[in-house]
Amino acid sequence: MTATIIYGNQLAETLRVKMKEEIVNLKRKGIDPKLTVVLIGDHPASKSYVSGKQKAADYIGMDSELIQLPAETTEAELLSLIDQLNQDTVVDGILVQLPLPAHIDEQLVIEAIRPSKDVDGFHPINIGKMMTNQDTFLPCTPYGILTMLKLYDIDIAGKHAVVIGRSNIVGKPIGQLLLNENATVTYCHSKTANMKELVQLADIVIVAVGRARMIDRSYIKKGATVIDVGINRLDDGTLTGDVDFDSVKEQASYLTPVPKGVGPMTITMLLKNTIKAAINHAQK
Ligand SMILES: Nc1nc(=O)c2c([nH]1)NC[C@@H]1CN(c3ccc(C(=O)N[C@@H](CCC(=O)O)C(=O)O)cc3)C=[N+]21
Repeated sequence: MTATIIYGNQLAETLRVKMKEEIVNLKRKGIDPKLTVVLIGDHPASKSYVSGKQKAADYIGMDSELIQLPAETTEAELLSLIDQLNQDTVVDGILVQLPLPAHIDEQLVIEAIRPSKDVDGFHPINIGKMMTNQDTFLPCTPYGILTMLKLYDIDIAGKHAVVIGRSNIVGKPIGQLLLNENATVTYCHSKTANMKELVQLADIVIVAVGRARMIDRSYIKKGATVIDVGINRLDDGTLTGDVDFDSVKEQASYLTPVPKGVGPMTITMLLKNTIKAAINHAQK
């Protein structure tokens, strides 16, 4: 068996073309979605992600602004900027690129963003709504994964999903979204005793651990769907996932690549959330 490869970049392109039309229609109605991205410091990976977000916004005709501040920016300065963006009626979505420098309390910053502008879906109010299956901004990476599964008609209800990793931005929320879709969900993490046996039971495996090529075919049940969220830069500069792609593709029925898999979908869902924020703001 060779897995069907789910190219997130192709799905993302299709979705972005639709959003481009949607923006034209919204602008006719006087709704002009705007995303503001705040980048503190000059971490090279963060810079490259942020430029990906700007390019995608430009592509669909969405207004976007990048506010770049030095690594020495104080917590108080950042909170005051967020306050200003919260008040600015032109700004629909606020994204503060993570990670932040160590002297800034990330949680405090996340909680300072007005929930109606929290297009990352990281604010506790929005996480609570997600937990209780209410309409909200879903965190972009889990939302992108769910969208990929749905566009490929992959059954979720009644299936066993194993999530490897429990970060607040990927592992925990993707497990919750799959539970909302009626999957049976198991979380594995660094303290899990019998990880391989658990992963071998999975119909859907979400891998978000941050260790290059850690999951090979010996973990995977024949015919499973494997979603690779890892982004590891090897010494030779190439990007690779947490999944050993060549090994797993002989065992899985669906598999996402890295790059061109989950990453482009993450950015697309950010645009989608920003459009949603603008529509919500216009109704107020
Ligand atoms: N507040 C906040 N929100 C985020 O959503 C957020 C963040 N902080 N901090 C960092 C992570 C990471 N992230 C990625 C988005 C797109 C790609 C992406 O498009 N990757 C391309 C390759 C990019 C490359 O070549 O470097 C791909 O997988 O094909 C990757 C990573 C968003 N994040």
